Amino acid sequence: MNGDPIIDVRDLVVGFGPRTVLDGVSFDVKRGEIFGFVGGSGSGKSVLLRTIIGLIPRRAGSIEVLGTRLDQATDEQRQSVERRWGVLFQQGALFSSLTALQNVQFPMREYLDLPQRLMDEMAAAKLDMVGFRRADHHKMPSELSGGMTKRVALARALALDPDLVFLDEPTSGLDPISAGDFDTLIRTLQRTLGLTVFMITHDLESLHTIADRVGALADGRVVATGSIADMLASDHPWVSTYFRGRRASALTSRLANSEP
Ligand SMILES: Nc1ncnc2c1ncn2[C@@H]1O[C@H](COP(=O)(O)OP(=O)(O)OP(=O)(O)O)[C@@H](O)[C@H]1O
Repeated sequence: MNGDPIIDVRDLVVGFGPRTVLDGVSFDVKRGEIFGFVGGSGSGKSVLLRTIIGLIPRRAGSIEVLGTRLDQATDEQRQSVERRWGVLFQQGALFSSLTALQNVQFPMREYLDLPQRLMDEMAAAKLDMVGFRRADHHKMPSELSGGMTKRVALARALALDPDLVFLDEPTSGLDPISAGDFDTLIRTLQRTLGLTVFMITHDLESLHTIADRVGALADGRVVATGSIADMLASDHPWVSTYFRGRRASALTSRLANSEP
């Protein structure tokens, strides 16, 4: 981890009609880290992710990703940055009329000009990487379990060998064992591929086990950033309730007891 910022967001304001959802959000994500983003339901985490990747317009502030100011970029500059990130949306968001393999190929078709056989091999290799069985490659999304859907969505996010991945609630809807397996997969891929990861989550266990740093969103702003220890020391009411509340204490003692 060499510490230069891969995402740098300053004073970001985003709203819908009269409602301001993000009211001066600032934070950065450093190269090679897993940055976990938390916040109450409806606090604007998904809006933030969607604004960074250009799906929602901002009202003010700057967004720099992979060294490019996206709020000032030409279409061409934006496309060349987009080509270097992958996104796993909440619920996976697979194309329902495409097989698992075809879903992973989708970004390859969009950005690369390669023979079909090569794309078949590349997509199969991505699915292998996320532990998705070859026997299931030609299944339709409706035939996949929640955990399988997340794996295909992750393989699709990795299709173009990105430097950066955005994960929106990667473990939501998974049982605790599958969620733990998925956390391990994210950590392993991040280390082996040298990825930077921006991850929105409600999952305290994910934050404890894989996040290098955490950011907390409340009242339209980032009210705390740092390690879990920094979160535990924060006196912001939402942050302290979340990280020091009853669920958090139960988890902390379970993790402490499971240590070798
Ligand atoms: N396209 C939109 N038009 C109007 N309001 C929107 C739109 N998208 C999001 N919002 C509002 O912005 C607020 C933040 O939504 P967002 O989905 O970012 O919350 P969140 O923090 O991701 O919540 P959760 O943890 O429940 O997924 C909500 O009040 C939501 O209703």
